Amino acid sequence: QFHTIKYEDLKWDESLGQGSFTRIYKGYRTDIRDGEKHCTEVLLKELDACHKNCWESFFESASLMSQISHKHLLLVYGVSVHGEKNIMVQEFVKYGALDLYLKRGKTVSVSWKLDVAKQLASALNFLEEKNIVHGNICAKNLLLAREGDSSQGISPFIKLSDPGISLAMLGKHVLLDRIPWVAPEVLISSENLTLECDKWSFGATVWEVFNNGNSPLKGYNLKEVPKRRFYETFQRLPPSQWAELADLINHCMDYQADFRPSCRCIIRQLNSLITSDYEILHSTEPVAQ
Ligand SMILES: N#Cc1ccc(Nc2nc(N)cc(-n3ccc(CO)n3)n2)cc1
Repeated sequence: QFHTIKYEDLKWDESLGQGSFTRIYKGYRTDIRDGEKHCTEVLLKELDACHKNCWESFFESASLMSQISHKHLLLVYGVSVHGEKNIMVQEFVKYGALDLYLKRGKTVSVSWKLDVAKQLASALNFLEEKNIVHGNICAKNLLLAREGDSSQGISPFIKLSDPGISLAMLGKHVLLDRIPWVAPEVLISSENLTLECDKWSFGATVWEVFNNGNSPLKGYNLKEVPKRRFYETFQRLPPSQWAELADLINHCMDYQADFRPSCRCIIRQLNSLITSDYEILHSTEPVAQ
């Protein structure tokens, strides 16, 4: 299952914002190991008080992440329960969520973005080999552990966060909010949540990274055009000028789940993308209309 951590071993520091159903805080965890007292910097993810099967799913997500270990998967130390409070204790990842990092206008190179895509693909490949569905791949669930420095050729380092409350538990409106990350078939029924759904989300996430964290469906967020129409009319995200990248994204976001590429195929295609000529020709991506 997972490790339970004593509430009194935790100390809260500043609030770092909130996800859906959760609030996150910087914090510290003291624990005694081989007779020494250690104080570790942690991320405390508090689940909003909600009905029972919500926290079961929250803990399922924590136990999923603590049962497997991979360099690009977030380390979850355990969970702590204190009265109404359910807290997931995670390793503190230095630069936080990638969507906010990109939105803060940090200019990053094309090869920086490609490194992020490759690292996410290797995390997904690891999950695919273990037949584990993540279910919530998106830039806000990618955490930046190392900024990297394009000029020094130091690559970034990302960690995939826990999936949070499973899609099966979420209401329709939350699923609609996850368009275009959630695969179309999952909108029809969460029973359709398979490994292929993570490929679709991967495509949407790569699009996000190459569009500096811009929201993929600006025009659709308005009321008159419900986001559902995007799927009902088999729309695609605005294509990157980099044809090979646009092809990979569209191949991952195929409306036919079994036409989506395997992770090995995704990795092969990413490795075959030559940044050099592209980087010289187009330094910026088109902003989504
Ligand atoms: N300013 C700032 C700042 C904020 C957060 C971190 N660190 C961190 N560590 C984690 N383990 C998880 C997260 N998350 C952030 C969103 C989510 C939603 O999933 N997680 N952030 C570092 C700096």
